[in-house]
Formats: sequence, structure tokens, C-alpha cells
Amino acid sequence: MKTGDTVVVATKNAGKVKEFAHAFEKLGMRVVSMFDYPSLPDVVEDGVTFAENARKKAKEVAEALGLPVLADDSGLEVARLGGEPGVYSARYSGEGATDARNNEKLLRELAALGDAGAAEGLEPLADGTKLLSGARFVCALALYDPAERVFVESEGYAAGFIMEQPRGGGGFGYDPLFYLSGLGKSMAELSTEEKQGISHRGIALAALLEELERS
Ligand SMILES: O=P(O)(O)OP(=O)(O)OP(=O)(O)OC[C@H]1O[C@@H](n2cnc3c(O)ncnc32)[C@H](O)[C@@H]1O
Ligand SMILES: [Mg+2]
Repeated sequence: MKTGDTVVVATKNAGKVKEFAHAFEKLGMRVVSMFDYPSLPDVVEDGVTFAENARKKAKEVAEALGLPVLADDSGLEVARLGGEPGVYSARYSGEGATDARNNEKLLRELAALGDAGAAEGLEPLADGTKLLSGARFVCALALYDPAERVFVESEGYAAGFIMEQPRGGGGFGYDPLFYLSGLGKSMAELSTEEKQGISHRGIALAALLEELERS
């Protein structure tokens, strides 16, 4: 598959745009997003898996533009909630969902389970902050070339824990509640560069670039 020096990413999430722009800048490439194509209709994300939604976003936008397009479908799977919010991560708190409301709902749902963390044997952090559940971030990437009608795909995961309180001002979405025990920090306490090194998105992107070199 041939990609030029501009990558079109089928996203309207400013946090994702920032992370992709940072990653591709290192490769001498520029990123444009759906903010640059405001007249394109939103893609309906009705897939049951992250991979399905990523393929749908990439294909619909690529066919509309006649260019190869990269799409990201991602989310948070929380063990004590049976994998929720999963593919519904962006809309977890319903109509007009925001990151803040989604985070509040996540803490509410976990609080409703009682002392879930303690039940799982999760030790509080040194400052007494409780961990409420194991969790993982998932990122599915799909790059679709409408000329060759081919997909290149990858997935990445990041494992951690949900904290009872937010920490850090970086990242986006559920990052302030997501604790990385190996680093002793929340995902929102990492720089864009650090997050890329360990995140579901960074790992999926590295795999996609490798796959692309082989194809
Ligand atoms: O579909 P696009 O336009 O790309 O933007 P979106 O925000 O709707 O993105 P998704 O449909 O993939 O939903 C993913 C949600 O999961 C959360 N999420 C994904 N990646 C994350 C990350 O790196 N850090 C924190 N939260 C993340 C965040 O709440 C996102 O809104
Ligand atoms: Mg979405």
C-alpha cells in the first residue's frame, strides 16, 4: 500500500489527533483529521468489536475521499464490570457524553459494587488511594486503501487499574483514572511521548507500521 507524506485519520477526537500527529511527525509525516473535513458525515459505529468499528470508519471515509485512510476504535474494558464500557466507551454516560461524565459514571458503577477492589485483593496505593478494578485499554487500528481495496490492521492493549480518584492533566478520556502499576503513575501523568511508548494506541501503531512495511 502506498501512503504519501500526509496521513488522513478518520477521527473527531482531539486527543487521538494529538497522539497520531506526535507519532507521525517523527516519521516526517503530517496528520489531517475529520476536523479538516467538516462536511463529511459521521460514521455510525454499530460494530460489536473494536476491529469492526475501525474497519467501518476507515472504509467509509476512504471511499468518500478516494484516499487511504487510517481509523482508530478504542476503549476501556473494566474487569469488575464484565468488560464494560468496551465498544461503548465514548457513549458510556449516554446522550451528550463527555469525558468528565463518562469518568463519573465509571466511578459510580464501581462504587455500586461495594468495596470491589478489596474483594479482588487489590492493595491501596502508598498514599491510601484505592484501586477499584483491573482494566485494560484496547485500540484497534485499520488502514484502508480504496484503490487497492485492501486493509492493514492491528491491535494494541495496555493493562492497569481503575483508581477511585483522578490523577494528572494529560491525555484524554479515562486516562486520569487509569493507573499503571509498573510506572506508579496514571496514564494522564505521562507526556505524549511517554504515553506513546506504553499505550494501547502506541503499541497498535508500531504493529501497524511493521505490517505496512511487510505488505
Ligand atoms: O470515533 P472517533 O471519532 O475516533 O472518536 P471517539 O472519541 O468517538 O473514539 P472511539 O469511538 O474510539 O471511542 C473511544 C473512547 O474510549 C476512550 N479512550 C480511547 N482511547 C483512550 C485513551 O488513550 N485514553 C483514555 N481514554 C481513551 C475515550 O473515552 C474515547 O472517547
Ligand atoms: Mg467514536
